Amino acid sequence: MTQVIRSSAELREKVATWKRSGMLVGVVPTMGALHDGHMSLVRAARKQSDRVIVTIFVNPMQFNNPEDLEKYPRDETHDLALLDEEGVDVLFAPGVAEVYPAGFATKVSVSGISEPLEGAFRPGHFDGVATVVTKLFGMTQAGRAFFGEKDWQQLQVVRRMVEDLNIPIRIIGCPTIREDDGLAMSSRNVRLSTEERASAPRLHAEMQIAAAAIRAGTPVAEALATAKAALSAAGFGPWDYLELRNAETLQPLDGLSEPARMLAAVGLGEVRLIDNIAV
Ligand SMILES: Nc1ncnc2c1ncn2[C@@H]1O[C@H](COP(=O)(O)OP(=O)(O)OP(=O)(O)O)[C@@H](O)[C@H]1O
Ligand SMILES: CC(C)(CO)[C@@H](O)C(=O)[O-]
Ligand code: BAL
Repeated sequence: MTQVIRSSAELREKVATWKRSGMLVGVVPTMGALHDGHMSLVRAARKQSDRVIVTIFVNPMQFNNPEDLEKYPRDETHDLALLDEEGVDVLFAPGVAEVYPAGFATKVSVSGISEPLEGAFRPGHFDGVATVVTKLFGMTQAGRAFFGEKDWQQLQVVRRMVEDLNIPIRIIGCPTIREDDGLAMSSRNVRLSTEERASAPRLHAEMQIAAAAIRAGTPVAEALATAKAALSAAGFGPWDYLELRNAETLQPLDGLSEPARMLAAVGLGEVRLIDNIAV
């Protein structure tokens, strides 16, 4: 049975008993409303660790939009059943006061890589992510942490932070899990209307077409503009970005001389979709 723990003191005791017997602890940080994307991280953690902790915490500090925070899907009973089926040892689901008690005053801020793309359109978002992830690493004392490539920039921010702060944990990136029609799984997808859900896979499809065109020699700006126009005509918008960037540093690229990643964020109805692919 998956044990639910809400206090960091209790979690620390549990982890200490595991570590005394030499076990390797893996953690999968999430905000809940679990889907197959999350479960792929859980399966990777199960394979590569002796004990697995999944954390569920809808972190207010990383939301820059109160409505998004309020509407974020939450279903702990369903999540717990999924984790139990997958043999997860502990669900750590602290309340806000446990993570941010009165007097809390520290912020972890990763400059450079946090600034463009998501950082530019969600000001303060990555400070919230970096702060809570640092806390979750401290609270779980895990040796490995599993993150999805769906949040590509987040993964690069966390890698930078762990290296810069000498946090003794190995970060493992896991591939994006998609619906059969190509839409990247995301908790926010449940907020798409039937019609929007039907056009949502176009994002990934047009990104793939643009990537193929770039590989075949079409100028980057032209390939991206074609994709944007096709998606805007299909009802996507407003646009935050559709760009080709260096996969690791996220610096702008206008060709394929370096490992490249195409990253997108765009509205569809009330939902903001993000996606990224290797080029
Ligand atoms: N489709 C997916 N494939 C692989 N990993 C994923 C996928 N979706 C989310 N993840 C990963 O799961 C972890 C927790 O993400 P989170 O709880 O924010 O879920 P989410 O579905 O990304 O939600 P949302 O995008 O609505 O915030 C992150 O490391 C994230 O990258
Ligand atoms: C890593 C994370 C759990 C931190 O709140 C969140 O940003 C997410 O779910 O990707
Ligand atoms: N999946 C990244 C967390 C967020 O959107 O706030």
